[in-house]
Amino acid sequence: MARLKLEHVTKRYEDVTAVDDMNLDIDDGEFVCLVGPSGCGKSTTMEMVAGLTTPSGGTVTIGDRDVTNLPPKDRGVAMVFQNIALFPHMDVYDNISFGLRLRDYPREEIDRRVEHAADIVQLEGMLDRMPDEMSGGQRQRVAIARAIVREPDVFLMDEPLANLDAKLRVHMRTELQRLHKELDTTIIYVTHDQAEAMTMADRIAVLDAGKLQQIDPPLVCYNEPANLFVAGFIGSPSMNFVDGTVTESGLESEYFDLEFDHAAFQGVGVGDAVTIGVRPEDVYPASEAASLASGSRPIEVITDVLEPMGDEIFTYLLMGEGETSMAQEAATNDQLLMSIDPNTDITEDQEMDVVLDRRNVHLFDAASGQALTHGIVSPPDADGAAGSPAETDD
Ligand SMILES: Nc1ncnc2c1ncn2[C@@H]1O[C@H](COP(=O)(O)OP(=O)(O)OP(=O)(O)O)[C@@H](O)[C@H]1O
Repeated sequence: MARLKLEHVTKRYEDVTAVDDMNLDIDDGEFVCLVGPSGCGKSTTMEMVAGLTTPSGGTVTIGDRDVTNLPPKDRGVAMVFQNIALFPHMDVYDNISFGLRLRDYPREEIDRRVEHAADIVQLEGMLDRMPDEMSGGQRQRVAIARAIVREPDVFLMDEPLANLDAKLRVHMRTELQRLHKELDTTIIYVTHDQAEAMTMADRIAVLDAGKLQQIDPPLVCYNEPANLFVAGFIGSPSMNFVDGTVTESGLESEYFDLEFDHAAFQGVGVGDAVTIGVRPEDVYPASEAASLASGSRPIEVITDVLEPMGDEIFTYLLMGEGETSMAQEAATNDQLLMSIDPNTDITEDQEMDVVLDRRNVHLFDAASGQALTHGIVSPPDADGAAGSPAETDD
């Protein structure tokens, strides 16, 4: 295992900058997930670490070695890809040991490593099976074992579970966490699956258009997104975003106001255009969360589409003359998405008042998209004491 550093790493392809001045400092034994929309540069980043693509600029360091110009085989990294390419005519033992045999490792050493790897991925007893006698999950474990026997300093995994069905993915997720714990090795893992990133990663690196937007533990990315991009990307369904303006008494938007002392936040001034961000689980029916309503006029809404999900109901709320938009799309200025308890008595086309949990209301600079604050405190209460965060009713 080893520390991995990318310093000012850039990759240009003619008119595309696939990776733009990337700085990453990944600790020994850390599990980092790279996430971001299609084409944001995740695979290119991995390829530059693996040595499959040469950076246009910057340096890649593994441990204390500058590997920027080393061939893949000398870097001490092993990759596991989405498309498992096992040799169909070889049994599991031969598949796992292929790379070692190619390098003429002594037989006893090969046996020792294969047994150890098979033990870790729980394939003992299956070493003489052929690939077509195994399930998709078992084949993926063979691919992982093939990486383990190389005893790499760094594992690179590019959507290794993408081709597996939903149930198997969840199972393999647990296996990978166990693997990480046992090997105590550095893992860089690309995924499109937020649940994978949230549950497995020590830190999530969020990329957009080749640029690193934020690298932080999963809950920090979720609760304290650095900017509008991260706020909209992390979390499903997405955060609600509403345009607003800072006023003397707080902020106003087309359909609601929130009172707060803007002087409490650096970089926020009267007249500033802001984007108000609030997650669906921080929107409550006013009747259920009376204490949250203090200091803010309830928002009058009409319920639109309801999506019962089993453990919650996603409820699309129209503010003012809001028009129905596609369900699951990020909410617009006229629409709020609320996630509520499945036992709540609610119907479509119902008029109701909702309130926001201001402790979890985010403000972003509308122009730059940078976060200004996460959570806005209550206004002074009747006694003039500084307000403390409101208590929820639940
Ligand atoms: N060999 C190449 N030649 C030209 N452009 C490339 C090449 N490889 C990647 N790109 C471009 O670089 C950008 C980043 O691609 P990359 O494959 O790293 O994205 P990604 O985040 O892994 O995407 P996905 O999630 O779809 O796999 C894209 O715009 C892509 O079209």
